[in-house]
Amino acid sequence: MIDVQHLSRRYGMTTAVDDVSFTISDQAIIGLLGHNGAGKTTMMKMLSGYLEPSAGSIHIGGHNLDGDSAAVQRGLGYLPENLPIYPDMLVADYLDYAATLKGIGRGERPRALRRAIDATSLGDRLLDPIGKLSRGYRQRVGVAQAILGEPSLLILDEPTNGLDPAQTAQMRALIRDLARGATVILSTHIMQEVDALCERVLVLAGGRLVLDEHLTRLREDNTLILRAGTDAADLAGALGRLPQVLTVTADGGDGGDGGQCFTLALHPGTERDTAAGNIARCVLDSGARLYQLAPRLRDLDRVLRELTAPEGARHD
Ligand SMILES: Nc1ncnc2c1ncn2[C@@H]1O[C@H](COP(=O)(O)OP(=O)(O)OP(=O)(O)O)[C@@H](O)[C@H]1O
Repeated sequence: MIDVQHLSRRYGMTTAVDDVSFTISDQAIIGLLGHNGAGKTTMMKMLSGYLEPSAGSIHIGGHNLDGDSAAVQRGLGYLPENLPIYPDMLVADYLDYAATLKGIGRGERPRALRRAIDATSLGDRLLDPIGKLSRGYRQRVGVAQAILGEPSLLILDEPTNGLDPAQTAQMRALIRDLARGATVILSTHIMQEVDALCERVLVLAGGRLVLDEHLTRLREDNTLILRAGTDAADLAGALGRLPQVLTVTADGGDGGDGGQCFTLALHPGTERDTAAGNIARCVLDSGARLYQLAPRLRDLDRVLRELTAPEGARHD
């Protein structure tokens, strides 16, 4: 559905986005991650047609964004980082204005407005001037204008930026809801945000795409955690002799059932399920009980820190 090829954007001597390619074919919530200055906003502005790429192409739903942008933008909703919201306008008037800008005809407008207002729970704020709303409600107004016309692609630039924990929880619930009918690309530099919402992450560092991975795979590394009974003489030795196992570290008992924990690092490229089968057989053959065998989960914050350099974009 979304096909991005060799996309770059320069601002003078600064390369904000550098030769980025990816495709998104399924309906999902995709996190666009990176430190400040990594190129997220530039990428989102290009995806939503607000900024021309210096090089590369974007196809959305089969349409080329360059040349067919009107068709693409009809099916797209965009929440910019800093929404140009007019403080003196009433919420209702602003949303009506946004619907006009989106080309939603008079006939369909009441239904479109009602849907966006219901989804964002703005019903009792419609007659408030936008400037008097709290940050959370202003953000909801931004989301409401983005979802007018039921777009199949939603691009949300830091949707929870500046929200308090309760507002953040509400916004996340809303995004999950919206994702039932649309692909959502959201940018953030907070890994917990990704953890709470996304199925897949694209990580930018200095404008380059340094990772494109599903979260389940990202969380797992090439290490298994084993908890087994201590009734075998040299279980660690037997495990260490398995061809898939690189190292075995005994981590001590768990204090509960007399079991012993082991961390088993596998050789690079090892098929983890095959290794797990062999490890389980080895434990049972040695006469010990097998209590638990599971992949070790990685700390996502650390993964992001390892992948990204904090400097931001390159200056040539
Ligand atoms: N209009 C502009 N003119 C010149 N340089 C710009 C412009 N907009 C962005 N940049 C530069 O491009 C790089 C990428 O910026 P961008 O705003 O896309 O990053 P970001 O990942 O969204 O950062 P943040 O998390 O701080 O919003 C930065 O080095 C920024 O200074």
